[in-house]
Formats: sequence, structure tokens, C-alpha cells
Amino acid sequence: MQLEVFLEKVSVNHGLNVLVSHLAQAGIEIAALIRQGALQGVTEKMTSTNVQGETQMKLDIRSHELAVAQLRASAVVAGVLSEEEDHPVLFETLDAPFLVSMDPLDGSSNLAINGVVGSIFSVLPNIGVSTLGEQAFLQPGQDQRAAAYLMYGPATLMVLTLGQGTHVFTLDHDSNTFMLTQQTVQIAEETSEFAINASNQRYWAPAMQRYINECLQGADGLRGRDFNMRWCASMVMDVHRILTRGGVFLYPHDCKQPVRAGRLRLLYEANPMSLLVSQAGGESIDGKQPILAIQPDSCHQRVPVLLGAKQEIQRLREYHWQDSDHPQATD
Ligand SMILES: O=P(O)(O)OC[C@H]1O[C@](O)(COP(=O)(O)O)[C@@H](O)[C@@H]1O
Ligand SMILES: [Mg+2]
Ligand SMILES: [Mg+2]
Repeated sequence: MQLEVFLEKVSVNHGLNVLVSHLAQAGIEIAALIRQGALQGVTEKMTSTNVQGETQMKLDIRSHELAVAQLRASAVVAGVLSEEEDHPVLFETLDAPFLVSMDPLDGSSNLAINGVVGSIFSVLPNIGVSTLGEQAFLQPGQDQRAAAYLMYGPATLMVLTLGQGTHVFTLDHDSNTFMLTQQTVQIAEETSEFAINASNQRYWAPAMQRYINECLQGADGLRGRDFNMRWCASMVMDVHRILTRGGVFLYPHDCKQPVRAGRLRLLYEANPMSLLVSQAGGESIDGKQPILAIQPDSCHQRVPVLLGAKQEIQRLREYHWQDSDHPQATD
């Protein structure tokens, strides 16, 4: 089933369907660029840096421009917040029904090694950007109307939720259309696989040290079974593995840069991925509280991200509460 047919079937919100189709089109255009590799200067670095102080890749900018153009053309979006721009880009259609927050290119460090990258999108209702300005983007993740990521791997995938389950579409490069290949994905509650950048271990809080040490002790330790580890340095690829075969993805707070709450951004990485994971039966927390319940206070704020298999996230929450000697939060 083609994406547009699926949308007409499951969603009565025509405006949202139009928006999702334009996200898909942006994905098709970005995929075409990526496939050209160095021929399109895909691995080139810019001299500019983004608001996070990160050197921008040429493709960070091109992906941003292609997505902004598609969202503007949809005529149902009032403005876009992007990882690659300090302030939201506001369109003429200021009263349009939706706002979008996006990470136009996720996993940029993988480009130079021809690795997997992606794009991440969060769709929010327009609560009055014409008067509120960028404050209108500071809505908790639970208010999202849709979330999606594009994965530019051996196949090009679009993974989507409109709040009724999480579904996978594969791009048919011959007809340039996305076809439904997996409906209502479910994440197993139990897992023996974790993803974390272990090079940061010495900076982690005791709760994280404890959890990872127990996983590494495996069958010889308290967990009584061996755990496997993966790290792709692309949130899209790590989360897609979890939606496909389970596991947990962990980018916890660390004291490498104590002022920084985490590495990943709440509005265009943590929130959309948390909605996709929770709609597939998984959970996501910042250590103590559900990420989707966090009230954002700035557009590019960072947050610790622990997401995936329910049982592991509940164990991690327990360890974090025990850490801070707070009465254990009960479910
Ligand atoms: O380089 P590290 O510390 O392992 O971090 C990898 C993480 O950073 C990211 O690349 C950040 O995203 P961007 O590439 O969009 O900035 C995530 O995709 C990934 O999970
Ligand atoms: Mg990213
Ligand atoms: Mg990015």
C-alpha cells in the first residue's frame, strides 16, 4: 500500500496527510543527494557552525533547505525550527495549522565514512506562532500530532506515527513512492542488547555505571544473562534497530560538560523518537521522568535520553531514583 493511500485510510486530518506527503518528498530529494556521495560534495565540511557550535556539513545545510522548501510548499505549516538555524523559520502562512521541528540530517559524522544517516521530524499544532513567536514551539512531546524519521541506508525508509501505532515505509526508487512494509511495529518488553557510547563511561552518574556494569557482567552477574552492545553514532540507525529487534538506546547525562543536560536535543531528536518508540510499546525517560511530559524551556535545549524496551527503562528509572534518594517513583 502506498503512503498516500495509507494516510487517507487511517487519518481524517487532510492537512496532516498533506504535510506527511511533503516530508516524504523532502526525504526522496535528500536520499537522491546522499546516493551521489562525494560526487555531490556530500562529505564536505562548511566553515560555518550551528547554534550548538558544531561544524556544519554541506549536506546539513542542503537537507535543511530541501526540507524547508517542501514544508513551505505544503501550505499547512506556519514555521519550522531546525537544528541548523538559531531561530525558527516562519512562513507567510502564519495561521496554518502546524509547526515542525526538525533535525534535517542526523548522524552527520557518519557521512565521511559512507555510513547511515537520517532526518527526524516532529509535528506540533500551531498554538499561535503569529503572537507567541518561537515560544509556540516549546510544547511538551505528548502534544505532538505526528513524528517521523527518514533513514538513508541500503534502503531508504520512512518510519511514521500519527498517534495510532508506528509504521515503516520503504522507498521504491523506480516509482519514487513509499510503500508500507511494516505496520504497527512492537518493541519486545525484554532485551539483551544496549547501545551507548562507552567512551564516556567515566563521566556517567552512579546509576548509569551500575546498569552498564551489570550488563557487562552478563551471565556471571546479577542479570544472569549475557548482553550485547551496539553503537552506530546515528540516533536514527540505533532507534531503528530497536524498533526492528528490540534493545535500549542510552545517551545519558554525563559530567564531561556538566552544564550540558545531555547530548541530544529535546524538540527535534528526543521528542519525535520518544513518540515513535512509545507508540511501539517502548518507553523513554530522561533518567527519572517521561521525556514526552517535559515542558521545554528553549528551542535547542538538550536532554538525557534513555529509550527502548519497557523492562530495562523501568530498571534504569529505579536506579536513578535510588541514586537521588528520592522515594521510588511507582508506575
Ligand atoms: O558522537 P557521539 O557522542 O557518539 O554521538 C552520536 C550521536 O550524535 C548524533 O550524531 C547527533 O546528531 P546530529 O548528527 O544531528 O548532530 C546522534 O545521531 C548520535 O546518536
Ligand atoms: Mg541528530
Ligand atoms: Mg543533525
